[in-house]
Amino acid sequence: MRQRAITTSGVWFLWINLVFCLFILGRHYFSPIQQIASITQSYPVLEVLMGLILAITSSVIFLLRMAPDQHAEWLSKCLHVALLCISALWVVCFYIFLVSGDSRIVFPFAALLIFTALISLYFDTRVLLSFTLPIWVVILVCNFVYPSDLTVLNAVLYILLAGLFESGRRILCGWFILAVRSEHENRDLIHQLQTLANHDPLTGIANRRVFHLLLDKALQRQEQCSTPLSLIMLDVDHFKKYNDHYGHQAGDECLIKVAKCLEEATRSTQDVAARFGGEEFIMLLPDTTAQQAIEVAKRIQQNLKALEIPHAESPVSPYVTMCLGIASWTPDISATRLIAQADEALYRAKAQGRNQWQLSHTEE
Ligand SMILES: Nc1nc2c(ncn2[C@@H]2O[C@H](COP(=O)(O)OP(=O)(O)OP(=O)(O)O)[C@@H](O)[C@H]2O)c(=O)[nH]1
Repeated sequence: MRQRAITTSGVWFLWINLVFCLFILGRHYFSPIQQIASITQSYPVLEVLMGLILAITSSVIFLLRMAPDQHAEWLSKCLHVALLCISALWVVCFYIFLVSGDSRIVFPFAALLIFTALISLYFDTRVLLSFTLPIWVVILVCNFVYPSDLTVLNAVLYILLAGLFESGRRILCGWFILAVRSEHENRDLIHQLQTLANHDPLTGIANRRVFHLLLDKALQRQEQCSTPLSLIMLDVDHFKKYNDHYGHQAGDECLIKVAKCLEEATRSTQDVAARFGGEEFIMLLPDTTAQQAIEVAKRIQQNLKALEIPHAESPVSPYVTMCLGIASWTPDISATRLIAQADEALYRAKAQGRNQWQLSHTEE
């Protein structure tokens, strides 16, 4: 967040430095000669200093505009180094003004620079202080080393400005922290809502709503490139008896294990295992032929068998088993029809003794 903020408002601050630089250069040409006569001797040095600031600011602005990722870490580091250099150059510039007795420009100018730095860099105390501290120090020291009629007044003004700067920094920092905190909270909230909207709260796998969305999307893709696609509908055998025998809590744990087993049987990130409702599950297998779907179904049966979840009341096995119905997409078939075909195969698996898979009749 800080990184993003610095590369965004840093550009504005670089433009400010650039404009100030042009002002210093222009001042020499547009001010009455006597007003700046005292610094005429040092003018070539000032020209070099302003030239350097112009070169640094314009190159960093160019870099920030051209970078593919404007919030990259290296860019914010580069900006930080550039600001340090610019600060050092301003320090020398102000020193020249002060020793030349041209202090009238230094205080308002330094104050402007310090307060614009506060506006653009307040969220990063390290960068803000590394830019402003050298400027604070040089004007403070010069005010006493090269006293003028206004030394005391300047000192009071200096303390007043420092107080304003620090209180302003604290207020702005407070707002920044508040904004960052609420952005994090909002992000967490969106993540929680997405999880609730897309996942089954018990098993953690996709819910029926997401399954339908993903199936519709997959079928839209099928219209363009007719790759195979299969569905497997699954139902835990005699789950009511399991619940009645072991209790609802154990039933929930059993469903969680079954869901995990389905997820482990998927092969690619495209495959989706979802809870369809109650003890019914469904799997979407894009790029999968009926034959490959049979392999997945066999793998699920093996994985479930390996889990050995006891089911004392099941007439088909001492362990929890499942019925599986497989259907494969054929051109012009709707999502509802495809699900109905998988469901029909599932009911045939139940009718033929459970603990088995069956292929939809259209595949045979
Ligand atoms: N523990 C638990 N049980 C559930 C949940 N959702 C549905 N059930 C139970 O699942 C059982 C489903 O019963 P049936 O539809 O008769 O299915 P079945 O007993 O498996 O019979 P067949 O499907 O014919 O093998 C019911 O007892 C439901 O209460 C759940 O989230 N947790």
